[in-house]
Amino acid sequence: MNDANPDRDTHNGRDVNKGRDPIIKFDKVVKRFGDHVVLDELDFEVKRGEKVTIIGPSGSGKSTVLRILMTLEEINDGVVYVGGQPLWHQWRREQLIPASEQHLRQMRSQLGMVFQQFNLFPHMTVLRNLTEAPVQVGGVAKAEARKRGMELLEMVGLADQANKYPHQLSGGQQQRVGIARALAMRPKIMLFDEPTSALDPELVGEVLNVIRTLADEHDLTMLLVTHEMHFARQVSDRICFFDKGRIKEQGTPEEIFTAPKEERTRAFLKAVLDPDD
Ligand SMILES: Nc1ncnc2c1ncn2[C@@H]1O[C@H](COP(=O)(O)OP(=O)(O)OP(=O)(O)O)[C@@H](O)[C@H]1O
Repeated sequence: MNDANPDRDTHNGRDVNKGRDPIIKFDKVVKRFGDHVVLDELDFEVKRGEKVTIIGPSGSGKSTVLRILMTLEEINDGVVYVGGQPLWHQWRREQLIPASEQHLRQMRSQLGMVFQQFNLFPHMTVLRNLTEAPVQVGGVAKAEARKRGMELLEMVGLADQANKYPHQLSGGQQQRVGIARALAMRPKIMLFDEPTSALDPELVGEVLNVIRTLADEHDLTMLLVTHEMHFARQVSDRICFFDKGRIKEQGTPEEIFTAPKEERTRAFLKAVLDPDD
């Protein structure tokens, strides 16, 4: 299946697609590193409120998609749209021209990203990690940012750790702070780049639980890259299998995990789900 049916009903109990425009759209996007083509005229869409997981072999371009959206990587060709606006371009006299720094900053503020390595500020308390960007970049009053920060810490179950420093927390707790921090700027879209792969196995569950709650209780758009297939199956409305910088196959978790159509998808899933076979 190459395109999600826009009138599909529900998945995981959520009405995800009905009548909604794509909030993310990659239109024939090319990304190269030197001669290495990482995204090969990629067409890809995520609808407003949809939870989409990208899976695929190492090097297939999964993280690059997230990094492009976060404006951490430029594109070589094509157009990326966020909320209907070009991300890496601006309109001038009906022509697309390269985006200004100001445009990039404004577009970026619609997205929050959770990184594999947490990326917390080590010299700031947990609460300050959450208030810094809203106060310094978003112009939010300190008291308001602290109130919102405490609400987010409450949500990820860490309100009692507000005055600690990151190194005093476990990896799982640090990543829960990472999630709260990404939410602090009130993004419309949350990106997760292998959020549990740097964690000891016993700490994975607490982080996945927080992400699952976010997915179930909020109308956020979520785009995830994860190797946790069981989790991907539970949390996603749609799974995209990437291979060599393109979408090889996409569909509901049921379609992808129980009846993949492409041989490449079958082989990949077999390798990750039954590694000892
Ligand atoms: N800054 C860079 N310079 C050169 N090559 C890069 C750079 N970033 C990524 N690449 C290459 O681009 C390809 C795609 O990388 P990407 O991180 O998107 O893959 P991925 O599908 O997320 O893989 P993994 O599952 O291993 O994280 C890889 O071959 C990688 O080596």
